[in-house]
Amino acid sequence: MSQASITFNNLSTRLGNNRFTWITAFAFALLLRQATKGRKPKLIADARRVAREVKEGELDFDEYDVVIIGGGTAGCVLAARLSEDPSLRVLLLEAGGSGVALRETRIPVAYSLLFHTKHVYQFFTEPQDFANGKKRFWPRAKMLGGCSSINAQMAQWGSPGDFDRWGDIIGDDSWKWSNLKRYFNKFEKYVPHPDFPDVDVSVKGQEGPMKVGYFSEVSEGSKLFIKACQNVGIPFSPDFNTSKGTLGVNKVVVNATVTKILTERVGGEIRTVGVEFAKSKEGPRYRVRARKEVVLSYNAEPVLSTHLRSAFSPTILMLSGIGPSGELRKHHIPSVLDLPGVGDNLIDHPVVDLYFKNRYDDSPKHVKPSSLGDVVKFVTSTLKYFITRSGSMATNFGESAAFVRSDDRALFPESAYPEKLHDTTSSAIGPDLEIFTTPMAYKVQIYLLEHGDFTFPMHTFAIHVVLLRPRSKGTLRLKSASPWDAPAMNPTYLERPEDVHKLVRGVRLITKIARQEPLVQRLDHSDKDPLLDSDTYLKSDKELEELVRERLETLYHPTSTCRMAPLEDGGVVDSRLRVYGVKGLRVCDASIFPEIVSGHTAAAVLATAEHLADIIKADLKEGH
Ligand SMILES: Cc1cc2nc3c(=O)[nH]c(=O)nc-3n(C[C@H](O)[C@H](O)[C@H](O)COP(=O)(O)OP(=O)(O)OC[C@H]3O[C@@H](n4cnc5c(N)ncnc54)[C@H](O)[C@@H]3O)c2cc1C
Repeated sequence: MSQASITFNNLSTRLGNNRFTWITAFAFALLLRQATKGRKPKLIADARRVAREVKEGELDFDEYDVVIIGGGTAGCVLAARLSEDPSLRVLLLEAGGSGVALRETRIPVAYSLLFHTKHVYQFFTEPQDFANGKKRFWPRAKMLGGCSSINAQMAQWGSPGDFDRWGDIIGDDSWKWSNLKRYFNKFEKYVPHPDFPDVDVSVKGQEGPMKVGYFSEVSEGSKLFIKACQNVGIPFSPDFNTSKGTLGVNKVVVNATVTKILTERVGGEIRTVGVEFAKSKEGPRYRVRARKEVVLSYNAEPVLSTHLRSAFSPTILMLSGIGPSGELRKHHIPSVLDLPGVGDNLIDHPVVDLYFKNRYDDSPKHVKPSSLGDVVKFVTSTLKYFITRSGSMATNFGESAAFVRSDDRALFPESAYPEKLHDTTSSAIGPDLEIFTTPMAYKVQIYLLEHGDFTFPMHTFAIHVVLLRPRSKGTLRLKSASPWDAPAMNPTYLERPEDVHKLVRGVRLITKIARQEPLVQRLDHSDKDPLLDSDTYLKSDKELEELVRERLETLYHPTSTCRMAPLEDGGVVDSRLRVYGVKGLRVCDASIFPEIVSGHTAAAVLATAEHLADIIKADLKEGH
């Protein structure tokens, strides 16, 4: 049950363990700097090399066949696949810079160190009325690779039933698991691991560009968690990701924030002609023409610009005059097309974290050094990671996980949990709760500190519960007509009471697992520090409901604001991911998910991009 981890960035060969001795702190720091220096990929940072500055009335733009907005998880896959055809001119516009040039994206455990830097948009939701009124922090990457460059590398495909529902919703079997699973295999190169011999390698992708496997360092606590889960009645699964449950690369431009999609009306038809982009709010505007396609490839998740501002796929659509006409009128944006579903259905995975004291002083607490000893550990373990790919920096953080159903009577007996909760799972084998572990606590709102800011004064071990199929849904709306302003993001967490009740069941299960052999031996429940959950098992349901409302945070998975669904059901794109009513414009990112998947979202984004690449190639061949 230990998680397979995706190597979204680079995975090198493992070398043996090394020991180092150091002469001076200076030599030490210098060596670290050299050893971990980021790579300088060949990217275009000067917009004049791909486009012309917009001059009043000028219509002679540089032309590309396909222009992709956003070099994130989906955008990179799509650009790479379309570029396999050397006859296609593909332009990828990315608001941020290189991801691999940053050493924090290449150390598995270090991603949260980027949360409060210029490489990440530090967004906040609107105040959450049903979760004690607080705004929630929503960090999103602004760099090539997108959120894959700052994520926890937990590789989960989701439940097969999730995709069967996608196919049913849009009325196209190609989105069902029986077909879509080949796109999961297409991006995957599974790397077998001797500790996990029960994984059926024959159902794994062998030739994809992304290595998937059990690479990370797993803490002792997470290993014991797996045994404790079995002891409370959760069956072991060796693998979650099964049916059972450049010739053509043209240009990658960085520091290019798209401000608008350019359309024209020819007869009764609205056509996309190109995009406008800029390096900064005050800087010159550039335009390129798209001969065939423009693909929006940045998520329902906040996207980007400079100065901590944002747009989203739905935001850029609305800024370009495509969206609910009332919203457009409010901000005096000339309407190109009234498309009511744009920005609706915002859904996210809420998570509640519980913290326990680690009896042993072996958590990777030094990732965020708070003492000289931590600094020394940080430097040695970072260097060790870059040389041996092992050690405490090699944990991907989300080390092990269990998927359960909140109506599983073996775990939640009727006598203790009489309430029948609405079933939101996608099938009889689909889960609605995930319990996962991290080798230390990292996310707690204290004073004004946010995710990754606060260092616990003791060694900790954390267990988290995620609501995988929430009923509460919210909206994304514009706050102004400026592409440099953040939109209003309101996931309306916990609006539906059953969402709270399911999370309470999850919290109860965590307290049980934490007191279960053999995990209980690693945790010190006698420490009554108020930061810890040593006595949370004693709380009443009412107290746990309050804990859930107070502690709820994002698992960073917002989706579905440009849903693939019939137009009359609030859909924004059809089954070929074409925006209804606009020719030559598609969306490809987590915003098209008809429903959120019951697993982490990156793999489903990758499979979506792989599928769309084939769709576009087929459409171009047929001359659509
Ligand atoms: C901290 C964190 C941890 C996570 N952990 C996991 C995990 O362990 N496992 C998992 O499966 N998923 C995880 N996720 C979620 C997963 O990474 C995302 O769902 C996925 O990467 C989203 O892909 P995307 O292509 O839709 O968007 P992104 O990858 O976010 O890409 C969007 C891109 O668009 C660019 N962009 C935005 N606006 C513009 C514009 N106007 N002009 C030009 N470019 C623009 C951005 O700079 C960015 O590069 C995590 C996410 C976060 C933030």
